[in-house]
Amino acid sequence: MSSSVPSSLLPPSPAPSTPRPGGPQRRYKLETEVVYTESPDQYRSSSVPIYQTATFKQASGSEMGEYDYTRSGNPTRTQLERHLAKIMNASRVLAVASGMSAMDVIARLLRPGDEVIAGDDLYGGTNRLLKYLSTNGGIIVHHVDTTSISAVTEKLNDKTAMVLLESPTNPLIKICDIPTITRLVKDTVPNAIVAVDNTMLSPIAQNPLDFGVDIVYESATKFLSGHHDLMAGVIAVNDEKLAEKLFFTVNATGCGLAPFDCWLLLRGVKTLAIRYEKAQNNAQIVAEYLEGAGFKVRYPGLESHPQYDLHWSMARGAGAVLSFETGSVDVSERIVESARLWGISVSFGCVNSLISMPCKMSHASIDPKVRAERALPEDLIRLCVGIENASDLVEDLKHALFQAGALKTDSELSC
Ligand SMILES: Cc1ncc(COP(=O)(O)O)c(C=O)c1O
Ligand SMILES: N[C@@H](CCSC[C@H](N)C(=O)O)C(=O)O
Repeated sequence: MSSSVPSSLLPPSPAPSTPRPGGPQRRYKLETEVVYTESPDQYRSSSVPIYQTATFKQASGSEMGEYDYTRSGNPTRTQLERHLAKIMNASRVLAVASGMSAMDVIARLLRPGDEVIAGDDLYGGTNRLLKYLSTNGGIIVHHVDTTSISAVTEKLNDKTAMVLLESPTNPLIKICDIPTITRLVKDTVPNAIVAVDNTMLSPIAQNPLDFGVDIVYESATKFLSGHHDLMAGVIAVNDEKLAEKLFFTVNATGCGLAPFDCWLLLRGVKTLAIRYEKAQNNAQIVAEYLEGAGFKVRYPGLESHPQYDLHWSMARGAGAVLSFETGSVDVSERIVESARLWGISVSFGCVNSLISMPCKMSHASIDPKVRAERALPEDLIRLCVGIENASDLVEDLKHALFQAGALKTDSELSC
């Protein structure tokens, strides 16, 4: 799998797709692109080989070949990165050890005194890293309601170095206007970086690079891999200078994804479209059931979602994560503990359905006082819908609601 051209200069795998050599260059639909890979393997292997090696021997002592050391580059990682670049509409993707590792690489672009604007609802681990940087790294972080353009505008100034967005947010499923915020930032502080955490939707449903943002990153632990059997993060960009800066950090800190995990992630990505579609259809059914039962449900597939139109102007799907309130922490706890099919677990984007209470689990690292200030309901239940049979999921949930006393009878719908 050697090539005299450095992997970073090679096109994605391939862009646009060219299954017939010499045939017309065309871009296939995403469902096709996720499964179609081309690799320059010497034996034309269908599955990209795992180069389980730390080092690569060189032909001479003075000229280094394309690969020398897996921390700096590995052919399995290269194939994964090129494949992801194709489906994320990026010129370059970097695969790293976890979603937080991706965020860490991005955060190392910041310098003391820089200001960051981030959401007031965001993944607990991201909040924790930003808090660490503001306490120890001299970074000033403003958490604002990113659904409000004026709230973002108010904090923008010439010290703003980064605007960090999630849409939908985890766990309140708030939607922000990524194109408008990006234009606003570029017009006001052209050098500021707009970075979007696209974990909640995956490239199947949303491609923020198409809206002009600088960096898209995802926890590939979630939808991209889909089976909760690996940790990974991906960073996608369209600017080669920015890519080189980010790659410098990946190489310097040694957080590049290991060959076996690259292989496993590449295998997972191939079923992304089909897994995502099934999970999303299930999520819509579950969301409609809960709303019909009288709960306050947050899901962009429901017309009651306050930013329904905005969401559908940016995204091709509603995702498979929803949250709802019960009015009581005790009731929520009983619901979570009464579910059978829904595993009590953090994370999402897995083939299995999961149930959790963010304030006690994924967002427990946010100070309870801060959670209250940001109006994160302590009784919030988050459902991460998998690919099981939808009726089985609804039945199990109905049973749990009934057991917990949230439904008076298993047929009567009141909370
Ligand atoms: C929205 C979001 N971004 C980033 C992360 C971090 O990803 P990882 O767990 O792979 O480090 C998570 C979850 O952990 C998440 O939910
Ligand atoms: N103990 C972990 C919790 C991880 S939460 C994972 C995921 N992003 C989610 O939202 O469920 C930690 O402290 O990071």
